[in-house]
Amino acid sequence: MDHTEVLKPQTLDELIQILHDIFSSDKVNVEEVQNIMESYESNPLEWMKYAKFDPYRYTRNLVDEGNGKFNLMILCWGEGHGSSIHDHTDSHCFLKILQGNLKETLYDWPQKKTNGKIVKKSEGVLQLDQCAYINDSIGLHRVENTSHTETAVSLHLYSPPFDHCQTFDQRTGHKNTVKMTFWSKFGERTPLVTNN
Ligand SMILES: N[C@@H](CS(=O)O)C(=O)O
Ligand SMILES: [Fe+2]
Repeated sequence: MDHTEVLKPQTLDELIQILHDIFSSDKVNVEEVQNIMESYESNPLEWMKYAKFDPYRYTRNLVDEGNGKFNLMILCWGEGHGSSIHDHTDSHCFLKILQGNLKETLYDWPQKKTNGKIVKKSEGVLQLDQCAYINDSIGLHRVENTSHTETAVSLHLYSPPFDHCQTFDQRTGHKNTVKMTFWSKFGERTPLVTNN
């Protein structure tokens, strides 16, 4: 059923319920997911229990495991925090702003003709409630909170879920596989010993 197209989620819980419905079918309609995520109006009271910051780098906080079909998480970006250039492990990636702004820079994959050097394609600043989308065929990206005074919070949906990605050195194109961890799960700080 495509009723989801016109349904505006009134709360984060409602958004999660709609996402469960959408992803229970095998085909993902990227535009539909993007529209639904965009139409939820961020209400900090609904997500603050997941928003846990670290002074040194952005945190990843698991909100929902989407019946195994997707991972929904809240990322908290302190002033000046950013990710390195990375891919998304053949998954769909939706990124919605819940607070502040984030700069997204898109890059091509490393190419022989540029000696591995990674070429920047475009950049843009994502505003409150906007939802961006990327996958590996679109390219690589880096996300940054460029503000020196404001934190930023974003809601990410990855389908299928993944726990590692590749990061790239812009000048050489050299890549590293990195394991991605959760700072918290379902509002509880992840124990340091298990770390996931
Ligand atoms: N894809 C990154 C966040 S971002 O920079 O898009 C992550 O899941 O940690
Ligand atoms: Fe990303």
